Amino acid sequence: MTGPDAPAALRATGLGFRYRARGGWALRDCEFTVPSGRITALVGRNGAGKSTLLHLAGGHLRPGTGELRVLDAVPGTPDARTRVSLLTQDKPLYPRFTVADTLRMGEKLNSTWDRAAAEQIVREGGIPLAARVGELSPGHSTRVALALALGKRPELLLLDEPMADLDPVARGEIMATLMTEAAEHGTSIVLSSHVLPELEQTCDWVLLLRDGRVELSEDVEALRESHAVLTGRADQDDTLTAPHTVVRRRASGRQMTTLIRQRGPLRGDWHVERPRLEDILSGYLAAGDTVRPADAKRTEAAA
Ligand SMILES: Nc1ncnc2c1ncn2[C@@H]1O[C@H](COP(=O)(O)OP(=O)(O)OP(=O)(O)O)[C@@H](O)[C@H]1O
Repeated sequence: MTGPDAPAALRATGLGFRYRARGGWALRDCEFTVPSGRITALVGRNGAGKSTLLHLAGGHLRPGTGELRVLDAVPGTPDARTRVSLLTQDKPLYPRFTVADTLRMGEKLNSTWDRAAAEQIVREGGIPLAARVGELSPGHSTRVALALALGKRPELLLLDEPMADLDPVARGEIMATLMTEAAEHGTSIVLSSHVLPELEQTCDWVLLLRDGRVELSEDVEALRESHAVLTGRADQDDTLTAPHTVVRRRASGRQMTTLIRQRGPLRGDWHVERPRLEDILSGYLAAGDTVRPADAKRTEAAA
């Protein structure tokens, strides 16, 4: 179901999780809603909590605090398992099965199985149906796992770095398949990735984690419209005060390039550009590495 009355793809309230009772929090105080029918980019630095969130959503882990809902269902319950597919990085497939056996198993286990869709993903990769899964390359195994995940015709598809093993042509094909899937069937997709340029054409929602907390959960177009990349003299940096928020500064000699969330008119003499999604995401991901004008002057003096 899509449209205004559709349940949220993911909804978290006070969500927290730690792997060991006395260990650090992998996720903490997470509050967010990802609407249904979106292709969501789940991004964050290594260890930010992306895989943990996807395992919670897939029902492989249970929240330590708060709650998480997938399509209004409790993850891991029979209702959620029918409607949600999760493709994890370890791709659990049976190595002794052939590709054909694997797809047959998908068909047996899922009442909503779409054989044509699953076979097309395998065929596009040039993978023989008679091949043994244990003898496939990592990229081909990814394709078979994706065929299983998509063949189930889930309402919500959760993908943990699905492109990592794929060659550039295969990545393009899989991205196109995902977009078609979302457009034709209204499937909600949440996709974790470190490859920011690939998200630009595909994703229309962003969920950005930092150290286990949610920093952004927002529509991509709204993000582009509310942010600006400013280039100008570094000595006018003090014009960038509240209500604007400086996300990231980068100094090069006397020049400064700054990503801001703009609220209202700007003071100062800045060249203003609307950022690409990649600029915004890389700005937030690197925000801890900000260079301030004082540092820039020191760098200049040392040069
Ligand atoms: N099985 C585990 N046991 C203990 N700690 C874990 C386990 N898996 C992850 N963690 C810890 O939980 C935190 C979040 O890890 P997670 O794998 O969810 O991050 P991630 O954003 O997916 O990282 P990456 O981009 O490197 O895949 C990290 O501090 C990590 O060390």
